[in-house]
Amino acid sequence: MKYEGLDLLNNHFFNKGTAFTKEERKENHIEGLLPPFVQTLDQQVEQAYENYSKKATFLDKRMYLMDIFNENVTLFYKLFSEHVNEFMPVVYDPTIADTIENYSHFFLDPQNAVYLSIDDQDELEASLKNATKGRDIKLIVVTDGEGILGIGDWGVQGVDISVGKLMVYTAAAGVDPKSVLPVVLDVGTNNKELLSDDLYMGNHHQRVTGDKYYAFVDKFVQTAENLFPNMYLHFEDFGRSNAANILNKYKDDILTFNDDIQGTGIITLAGILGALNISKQKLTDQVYLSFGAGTAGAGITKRIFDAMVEEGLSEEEAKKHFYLVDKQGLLFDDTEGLTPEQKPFTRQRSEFDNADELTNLEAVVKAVHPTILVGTSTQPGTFTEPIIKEMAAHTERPIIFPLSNPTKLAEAKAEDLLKWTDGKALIATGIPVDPIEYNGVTYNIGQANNALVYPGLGLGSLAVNAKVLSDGMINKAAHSLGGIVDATQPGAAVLPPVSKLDKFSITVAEGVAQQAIDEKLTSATDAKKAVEDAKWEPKY
Ligand SMILES: NC(=O)c1ccc[n+]([C@@H]2O[C@H](COP(=O)([O-])OP(=O)(O)OC[C@H]3O[C@@H](n4cnc5c(N)ncnc54)[C@H](O)[C@@H]3O)[C@@H](O)[C@H]2O)c1
Ligand SMILES: O=C(O)C[C@H](O)C(=O)O
Ligand SMILES: [Mn+2]
Repeated sequence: MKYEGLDLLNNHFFNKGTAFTKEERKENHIEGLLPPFVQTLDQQVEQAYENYSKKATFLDKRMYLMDIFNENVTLFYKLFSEHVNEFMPVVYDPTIADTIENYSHFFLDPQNAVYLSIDDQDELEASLKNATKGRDIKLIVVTDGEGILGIGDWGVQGVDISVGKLMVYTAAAGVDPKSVLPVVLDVGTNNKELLSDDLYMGNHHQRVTGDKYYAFVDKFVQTAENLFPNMYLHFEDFGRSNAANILNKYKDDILTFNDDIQGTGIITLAGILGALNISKQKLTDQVYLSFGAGTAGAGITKRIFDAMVEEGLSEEEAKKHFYLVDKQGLLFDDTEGLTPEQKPFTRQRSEFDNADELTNLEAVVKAVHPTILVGTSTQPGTFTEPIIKEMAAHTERPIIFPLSNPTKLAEAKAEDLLKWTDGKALIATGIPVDPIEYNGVTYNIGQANNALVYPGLGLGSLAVNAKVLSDGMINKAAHSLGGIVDATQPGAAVLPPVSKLDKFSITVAEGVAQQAIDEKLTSATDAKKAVEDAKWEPKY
């Protein structure tokens, strides 16, 4: 499609702003609509960064960046790519949590998102077409807003997680921003604060559940698949009772990915492998404790379990290495309210003399002596000093990952974990943490956030047009992050730094693409070339 005049200046995919040359201004009938001096993209970046730096808070900085995105996508991504480390916490988690909580009050621009209402299902197809006119959509991030990070149900306001995740896909892996679509399924909300807010922009009713809900999700999936064949469909922040059901329903037929289950599983396995590389221990010798065994917790557990089986343990042997703790305490086979994903990893009461006392994390840590403790509980401060000291008393290098997001929900602060273990803990957090000085050593803290892997995984799968996302491709992604950190350095991080996100996303993409080729899930033959060809770059 060819745009000119104000239509061109108002189209953020094609707008170059002050970088339109004299000839382009004439040709497109925008002469006189911009100041005469023609800027380069680098000058625009310099100017925008200067303004960005003057904003006082992360929220102000994010809003400023969103204005740039809304005006000029190329400039936004060039700027982002030059300041990845600095911008990640502003564009994405944790600042995105504030914009989601206040979406209806801050509302500025839909940012290319499509809002699909369960009350207007006859408009669904037209809405998808309206949102994408003339664009070839390859990648959708969809949420229903029920389980946003650890902050719960934010209804239609959850759309910002779809917007933010897609921005990271492009900044990290170079997915073409014209080929992506953020989607929110508005099925209502159970958030009382939103329901009683006149300015709330979503459907003012309780969530629709059960068959009606699943039929709506299916209508969306089938319509999107029809309109955009071979797209990569990324599900984000669905509620605990739906996330795994939806993934299981579609994963064998279409190119589908659940970030909270699979993405988090990959990055946590990668972090654990990085930690074991530092401690020189074996995965199959570890005792794993999942605290908060919901969507992410159970997804991670399954991934670590699969890795133990790949390393030679029988399924029966591998299961003995896992303990799940949720609201009920240690999960036993007779515990009420188990989810299907928890059931394979429950224990028997007969294994313990004091089974009835194992109702809290501290008692369980005392009883099972975990060597790995992963928190996805949404409960801040629950990795307390006595618990961590008890854990450290029974293992040389405790692996401790407080992964709950955003910052205010983390199970512990990295600094405290180092202090309580005298620098022995091998740590990764869900949100970025600055390096920590402790006893003369600088500790770099890895960020176990799925953002470190989902961009590469998506680009790799799309580059070769893979039929489905296989376990092999997922496993390959987890093993692609090794070897980047120098494990011999004191205070080395368990994962590579976010500052290298763009580089290692390509490593992940190439590995995943190669795996798809090896598994005959594509007709492509050259993984490296396919990834190179698929990669978009911000330039005029
Ligand atoms: N770092 C990452 O990449 C990443 C990825 C996904 C999720 N997360 C974080 O993990 C957290 C959980 O997300 P989710 O999607 O799995 O949510 P979820 O609701 O599916 O799971 C949370 C689980 O914690 C349990 N829980 C609640 N209170 C508890 C308590 N007091 N003690 C023990 N367990 C308790 C819940 O019963 C539930 O099973 C969120 O904070 C999210 O931000 C991080
Ligand atoms: O969004 C994030 O920062 C990671 C993860 O998907 C989450 O739900 O917390
Ligand atoms: Mn998520």
